[in-house]
Amino acid sequence: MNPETSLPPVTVNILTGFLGSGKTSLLKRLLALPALKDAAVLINEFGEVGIDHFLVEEVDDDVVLLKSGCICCTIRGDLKGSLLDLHERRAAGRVPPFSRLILETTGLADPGPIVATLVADPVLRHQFRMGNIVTVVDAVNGAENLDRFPESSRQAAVADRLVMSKTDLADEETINALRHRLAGLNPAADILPLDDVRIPDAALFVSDIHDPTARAREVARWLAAEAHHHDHHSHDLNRHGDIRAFVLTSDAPLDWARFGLWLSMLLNRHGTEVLRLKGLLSIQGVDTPVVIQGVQHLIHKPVHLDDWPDGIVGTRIVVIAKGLDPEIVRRSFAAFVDQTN
Ligand SMILES: Nc1nc2c(ncn2[C@@H]2O[C@H](COP(=O)(O)OP(=O)(O)OP(=O)(O)O)[C@@H](O)[C@H]2O)c(=O)[nH]1
Repeated sequence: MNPETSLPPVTVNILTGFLGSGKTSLLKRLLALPALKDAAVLINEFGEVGIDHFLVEEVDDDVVLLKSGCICCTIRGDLKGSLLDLHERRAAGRVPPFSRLILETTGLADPGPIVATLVADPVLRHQFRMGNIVTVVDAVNGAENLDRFPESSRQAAVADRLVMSKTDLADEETINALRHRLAGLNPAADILPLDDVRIPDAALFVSDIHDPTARAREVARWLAAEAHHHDHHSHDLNRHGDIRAFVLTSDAPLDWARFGLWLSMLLNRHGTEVLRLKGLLSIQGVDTPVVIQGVQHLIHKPVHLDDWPDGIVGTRIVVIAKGLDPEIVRRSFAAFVDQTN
């Protein structure tokens, strides 16, 4: 048997955040956790990370083993090449059998194309699968970065978890204002201050949408966060620059084929504007809900939940989009739903 085909796919977590936001500090802290013992880390430069004191053994020119057991490597050439190289080493037993890969991006990266590489590449998609995207936002400079740098907003908008760093250096008012702003920009993400006691166990990376026990809880959380945001804030707070979050709802079950067609058309036309899409679907003829997740024009494989999360019935889709009028999407979705019934 080909050893490569017998290996389960590696979950990839993207760790992103603007320049100097505190990605490496968070990574160092997380790598000390037993839960991340079997993680590999892919970063741009060892120098930037300053992991020297973690380092025990050099496996190869660009791969080291950390004291914690984690594998750490630099991105050599392109991302795809580095991922395939790492996969080959794993399959050949040349590095410990890691099951998770943490990819720390540069501060100016747009995570969208990274996700696209992982999900759309015909070879990589069988060996890797997307886990949570974690974005670090600095409590001191975060608001200004969001104002000035589109990369910063995009990093925040695509996140599954937003970690606020440097809360020890900012006053409460600043922290609350930033939290409020991030909740508007990305209501589907959990926002955690770095000094939150939950962080070491919060499984920032570990509890992801592919984990069956975490799935239902996670979906309920996105939807509750969006509903709360709608109930408590004026519509305009959901709008930052031209990035907005909005929800599409339908109480009547959808026709799966027609919905697929509608979504393909939406993403075909507006794929670059849709930064993130997460939803729970009620499908005709299926009792249990289906979860869909997408980043830009890519939709991950739909996942069936065993039960409806507490208090939620019917289709609820959270869309985070840049430069796209929510009314156009709502109207098109409503027209589609009307035609279904
Ligand atoms: N006081 C305080 N300092 C922090 C915190 N998080 C990070 N820092 C400091 O902020 C600086 C930048 O942190 P890094 O972890 O290197 O940030 P980064 O996002 O990896 O930086 P780049 O890779 O250069 O983009 C360092 O001096 C850290 O010690 C925090 O929560 N509180």
